[in-house]
Parts: sequence; structure tokens; C-alpha cells
Amino acid sequence: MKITRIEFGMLRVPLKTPFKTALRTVQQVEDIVVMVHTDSGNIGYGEAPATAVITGDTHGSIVDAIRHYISPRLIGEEIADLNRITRLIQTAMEKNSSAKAAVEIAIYDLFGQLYGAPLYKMLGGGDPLVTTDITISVDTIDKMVADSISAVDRGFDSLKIKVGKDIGVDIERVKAIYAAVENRALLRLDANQGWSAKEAVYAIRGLEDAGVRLELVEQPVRARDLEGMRYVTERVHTPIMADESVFGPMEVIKLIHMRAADIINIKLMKTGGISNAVRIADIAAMHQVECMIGCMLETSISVAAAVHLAVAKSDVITKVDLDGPSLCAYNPVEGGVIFNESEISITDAPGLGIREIRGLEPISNCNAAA
Ligand SMILES: C[C@H](N)C(=O)N[C@@H](CCC(=O)O)C(=O)O
Ligand SMILES: [Mg+2]
Repeated sequence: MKITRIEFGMLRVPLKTPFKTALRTVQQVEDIVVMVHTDSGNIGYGEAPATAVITGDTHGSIVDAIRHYISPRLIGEEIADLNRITRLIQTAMEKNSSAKAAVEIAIYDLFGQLYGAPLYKMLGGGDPLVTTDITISVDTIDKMVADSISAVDRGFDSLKIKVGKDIGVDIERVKAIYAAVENRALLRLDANQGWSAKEAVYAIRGLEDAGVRLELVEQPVRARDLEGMRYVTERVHTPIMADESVFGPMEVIKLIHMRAADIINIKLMKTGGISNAVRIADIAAMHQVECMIGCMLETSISVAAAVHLAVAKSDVITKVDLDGPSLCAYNPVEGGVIFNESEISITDAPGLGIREIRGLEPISNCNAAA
């Protein structure tokens, strides 16, 4: 099975409600879909969101990176040579992790199709079922409490509460949600870099002292402030998780050696796809550091790949934040992984199992460079 061409589309899916974090507010998913064609007629699917505030990637940069740097290296390559192809992708250029991720995901999809096995089996196997949390966007206290109760009523037993907007209100937000959901759900906080190190310690200790039990706090301080991450990690009982601070394996090694966080959030859009995500999971396992698998605003194309990885690496990926598809107003994908509120399950279909993507627009209709 040889790669013949790589095609793009733009996928726009409205969100059920606006997604609000300390970094941005988003109304709809707008992702680049990548289709890798082969001489056997098989197509591999991948997806990349333009999360410029986190990865630096835009629609234009994703399309340009694939069109001018990654794609020319891959035409004619044999899908069976997976490691060679992932090296070609990762060394095509610096950064551009979302573009690399979209192409790698499509290649791994084809690798599974080539051998007639679902991707998680190609990655080592596992129990094909995971449970995700759901994000509660940062908003007024009343709205966040109402959203939290609604999520718990729909069966989510883990809530990812977005904070990082205003330290005083953040503390009240979390106390109110904790009281409202009582023991029905675990609370994870994500400040998306919104606090200073001292503010983070003040907020987390304040919540601890008030008897609010938190499962973890994600990325309390600026991405580059590893000293700040260590400062917070050393001073609170609640586990601290690094998200925007770590993209690839080398950053994970540094973070672990610095003891700058207790947990690592692996996202395919930061790692540049599955090959580096596997490396990070292995490094973390060697150091007995737990991981979460996370996503950006992605649909069930790229999130499916994250689900397969989570299943295969469940020894170290113990927490799942793959709620992208649950936040979407509808699922544009036919086939693939099955998302049913908090429960995500994998069928026996080869690769990612995607049969069709509805509503793909030609790329010329987006702002991406032609
Ligand atoms: C969607 C997921 N639950 C999430 O919160 N992901 C990111 C933010 C993604 C974005 O801004 O698009 C995170 O910070 O963990
Ligand atoms: Mg985060």
C-alpha cells in the first residue's frame, strides 16, 4: 500500500455551547481534515485544529506545512514502513505539531487498515473502552453550577472546570460547584496559564483548607514558567498537571527531572501525533508519572486516534479528557469510535474505522493558503 496523494478539507461543526477558557472563547470547531490516498484505494483520515494560542498553528500554517514540507516527502512511501514515515514527518520541519499530528494520524489509520486490525491492537492492545470527563467552561458562578449539575445528570462523573480568569471569583466558582455536585463527580481544574505561581498556591491551598477535594489542577501558570510550575507543585497537596508546558518527549524529560509537575497531559496536537505520544507515555511510565490524554477542539476523527492510544497505554494514561466530540452539536463522522456521553468505545473496524466524513468543505473556501 503506497501513498499516492494527500488531500485536504475544512470541517466546521458548531459547539453545543460556547467553549470558554482563560485563553479564548470559541463557538465552533473549524478543523483541517487530511485524507491520505493510497494506490490500493484505502484512505487514511487525520484532523488538525488551529489552536494558535497554544500550539501556534493556524489553518494557513497547517495546510502550508503539509502541502510544501510534509506531503512531498511521503508520496510513494510504503505504509508498512511506519517508522520511516513517522521520521520523515517529524523531521520535515520544526514545530508545526498540529500539521504533523494530522498526517501521522492518517498514516496510523492506514497502518491498521493494511493489517486489518483496529489501531489500538496495532499499538499493543487493551480493553477498548474509556471514560472521559467533560469541560465546564469558565462563566458566571450560576451558569457553571447549572452546567456542572447537567453534566453529572448526563452521567459524567468527572468534570474539568475551567478557571484562571479572576482568582477571587475562581475560588468561589469551585466552592459552589463542589457543593452543588456533592460526591457525584470528581473535580479537575484547568487554569490554562491564568494564574501567577503565588496566586495558584493561594487558590489551591484556600480550596484545600475549605475541604474542597480536587483530583488535580492543570497548567496553573504560564507555559514557559517551569520554575513557577515547580513552585506550585512543591507547595500544595493537590496534584499539579502540566499541559501547555510540555509538547514533546524532551520537554517531558526536563519537566520530570525538575519535578515541576505530578502529571502530564499528552495531546496529539502538541506531540505531533502518535509516535511521540507513545514515547512520552513510555518515558512517563519509566518514571512512574501518570498521564492524562487530552484534546483540543477536535471532532471524532483525531480524537478517535487519541482513544486508541489511551486504550493501548492504559497502564500510564490513567485520566481521559477526550470530550471534543461531546462538545460538538453533532458527529460529522460515519463509522469510527463510538462516543456516547462519557463512555467511548472502539469497534473491531481496521485502523480508525472511519467510513465517511459529512460536510467537508473544499479548502479554497477557508483562509488557508492555496
Ligand atoms: C477540549 C478539552 N477538554 C480542553 O480543555 N482542551 C484544552 C484547551 C483546548 C482549546 O483551547 O482548544 C486544554 O487546555 O486542556
Ligand atoms: Mg489544559
